[in-house]
Amino acid sequence: RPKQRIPLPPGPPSDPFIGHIRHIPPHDQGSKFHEWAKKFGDIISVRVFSRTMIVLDKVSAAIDLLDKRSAIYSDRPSFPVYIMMGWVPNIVNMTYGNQFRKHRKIFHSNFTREACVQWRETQTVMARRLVKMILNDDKNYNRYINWFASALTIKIAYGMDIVSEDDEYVKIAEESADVLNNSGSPGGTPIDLMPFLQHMPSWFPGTHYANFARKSRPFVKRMYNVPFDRVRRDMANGMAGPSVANTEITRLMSTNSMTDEELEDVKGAAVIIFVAGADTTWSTMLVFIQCMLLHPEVQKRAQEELDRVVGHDRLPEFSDYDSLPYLECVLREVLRWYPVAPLGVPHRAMQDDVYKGMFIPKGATVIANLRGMSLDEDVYKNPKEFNPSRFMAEPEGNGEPFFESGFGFGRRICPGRHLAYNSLWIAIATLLSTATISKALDKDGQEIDVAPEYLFGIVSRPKEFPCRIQSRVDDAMRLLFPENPE
Ligand code: HEM
Repeated sequence: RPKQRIPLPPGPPSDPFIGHIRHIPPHDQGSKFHEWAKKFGDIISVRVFSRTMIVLDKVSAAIDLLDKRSAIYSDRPSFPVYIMMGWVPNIVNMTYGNQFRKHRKIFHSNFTREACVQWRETQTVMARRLVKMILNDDKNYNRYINWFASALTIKIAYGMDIVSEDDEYVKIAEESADVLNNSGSPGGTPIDLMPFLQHMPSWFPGTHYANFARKSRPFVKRMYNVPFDRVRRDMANGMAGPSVANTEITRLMSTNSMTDEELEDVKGAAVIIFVAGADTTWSTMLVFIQCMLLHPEVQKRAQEELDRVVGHDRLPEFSDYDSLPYLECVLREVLRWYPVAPLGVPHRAMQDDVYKGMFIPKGATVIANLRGMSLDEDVYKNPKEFNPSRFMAEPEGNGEPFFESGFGFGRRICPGRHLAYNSLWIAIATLLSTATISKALDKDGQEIDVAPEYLFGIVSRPKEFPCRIQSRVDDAMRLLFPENPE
């Protein structure tokens, strides 16, 4: 084919047969890819065995390909480990086609910007509970933020209130999160790269993730079935609260032709709200806490804005959003400064393509390097610096664009982005209006310095760090829960 004479995008030198596998670090691959992109170009190609990976390091390239040519780039590579674990149906790694469109529709009808208004009250109440928990016991702030993200997504998916961390559903959610965190990088394990390994005996080298996947199946099954069965029981008894599962089952029942397959689709969509939404929200909140700790001047300015607009007699509401432009810049900068899904989720080219004189072969894995894009020096001045003012109009700021790419591109763009953004906004607004985040003190009363360190998986988050979060208003508890200030 003539296209084969067109060169692949450039890339670093590789080894025969294995390709770049020795050169790709196990962690923080986004930074490595960005380093290569600076040297070889905004689009690079790397090879792992026979698999070609195209890495896009510029937002404009991702928009040109993943958005404008979405008819070609909306597929996913297959992740056999996930399928072996039983994460099906699962929109995140579903191939592009009819079932994908059905799942996407479920997410779309529940999570457009307009549809998200229905979740605001729940988000506000949960944000206040979060702040109450932290103010009562700030040493465990990380646990409470994890609770906030899990309980919120479970509530929205299934309508269930998770009041304590010992709740059965939290345990199930933790088990399944554990499974995900230990299942290797999606598409990057030896099983993904050499699928025949899944059929080899467990002692065979390279089969670790296949064995792990088989052992994990019961946990994943519980995550799919237990909360979903509970919603169906509650619906039958007239006890079910509003939720995505409730809405979608009701919609199916109204057609009088509900099939098991359709019910499985709703079950799969509900579980993915938690799987895709909890870890990402938790991790972004931790990045926010870290940024406030390291930049007290930013925190002070956001608090001054909150005091001016909201005052001390009430707490922030979504209706205050437009009056708090600096707070918006703080959240936008958190999302840019450390995108918690640094490589997004890989796309797959469905046919041969040529872009700016470079060949992208059918079947190539196409990675949007969100980490690299967030550090683009052509767009962001001193990109490693945390500076919310960069988005403000000149002369106050640099008039730089918001970093929307943290939620991906094209027909695969994160369908939970409005929900996630709102959850984060109300949580940080409530926290900053009632509390101050600062460095923890050691036993001699000296501040403990924090050097940012991260855990890497498909989602990356700061390693736990010591931190002090203390009330800054009189009687915060009465403000948070007037009916039950204890
Ligand atoms: C700060 C929070 C979040 C971040 C940073 C984030 C980021 C992302 C990214 C980068 C992708 C891949 C997009 C692509 O392939 O181009 C994605 C996909 C996805 N996200 Fe999110 N997300 C967040 C929260 C949520 C929430 C709350 C939900 C649930 C409602 C959600 C549901 C999904 C789903 C279902 C997909 C797969 C979409 C598909 O394959 O078509 N996400 N997200």
